[in-house]
Amino acid sequence: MTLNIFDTPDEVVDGLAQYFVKIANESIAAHGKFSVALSGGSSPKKLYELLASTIYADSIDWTKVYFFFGDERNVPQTDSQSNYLMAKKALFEPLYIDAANIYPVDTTLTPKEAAQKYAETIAEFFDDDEMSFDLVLLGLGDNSHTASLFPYTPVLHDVTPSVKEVWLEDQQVYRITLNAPLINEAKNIAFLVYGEGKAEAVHHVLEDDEDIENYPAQLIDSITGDVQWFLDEPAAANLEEEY
Ligand SMILES: O=C1O[C@H](COP(=O)(O)O)[C@@H](O)[C@H](O)[C@H]1O
Repeated sequence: MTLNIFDTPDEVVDGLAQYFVKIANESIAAHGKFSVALSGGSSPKKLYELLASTIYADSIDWTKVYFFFGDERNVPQTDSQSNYLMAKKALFEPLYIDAANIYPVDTTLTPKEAAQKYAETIAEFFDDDEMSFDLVLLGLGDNSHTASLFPYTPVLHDVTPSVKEVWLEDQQVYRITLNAPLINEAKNIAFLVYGEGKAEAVHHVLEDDEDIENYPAQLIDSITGDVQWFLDEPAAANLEEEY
């Protein structure tokens, strides 16, 4: 695990953008393409907009980039809650990404069918190779969830790589998520976390004793690669150790 701590959210996002460009270009040089699972929610929008800006747009051959989603809300792709819609507006449209390079979750299906189909889609993409994304981007909820691995949900106990539907009792909604074993197959994993509202969760996940029911992001631990945390000072404020 590596912690990268910056003063401001803009600096965090720029640090992660540079890391994204580096991993993308190394992956393309090594095996001709770059597969990335995007995070959703509010934090990554700034990252996607920066990658699509004139600062970084020409730094990557986007025709060789294949986009997946680490999690998705069970809503139509036109819904304001859709992770796909956010990425489409912030990243895909500004960069004119070919639809063939984008793998959204099919939310017209039932949640269970959507999850099963997405697992098949990922398996087909990797063909006979391991289902190992070059990069998985993640966020951290203030309740210590990541992707849609929420506290006290059955998916936390999965032991084989897959995609699952997750019922959120308090919100009465389904989400679809890569499970932790699949995320952990990734060659590289990066968390983007900023804002003081995340400080308690960052402390719990990184420094508390293992308690995956309450702090599901503790499940994330790349098997072969590295886990990079990109934090701003307020999000890192409750860390007790020196990093
Ligand atoms: O719901 C979600 O939240 C987490 C954290 O999101 P944020 O809005 O607090 O930054 C994110 O990792 C996940 O992809 C998203 O669907």
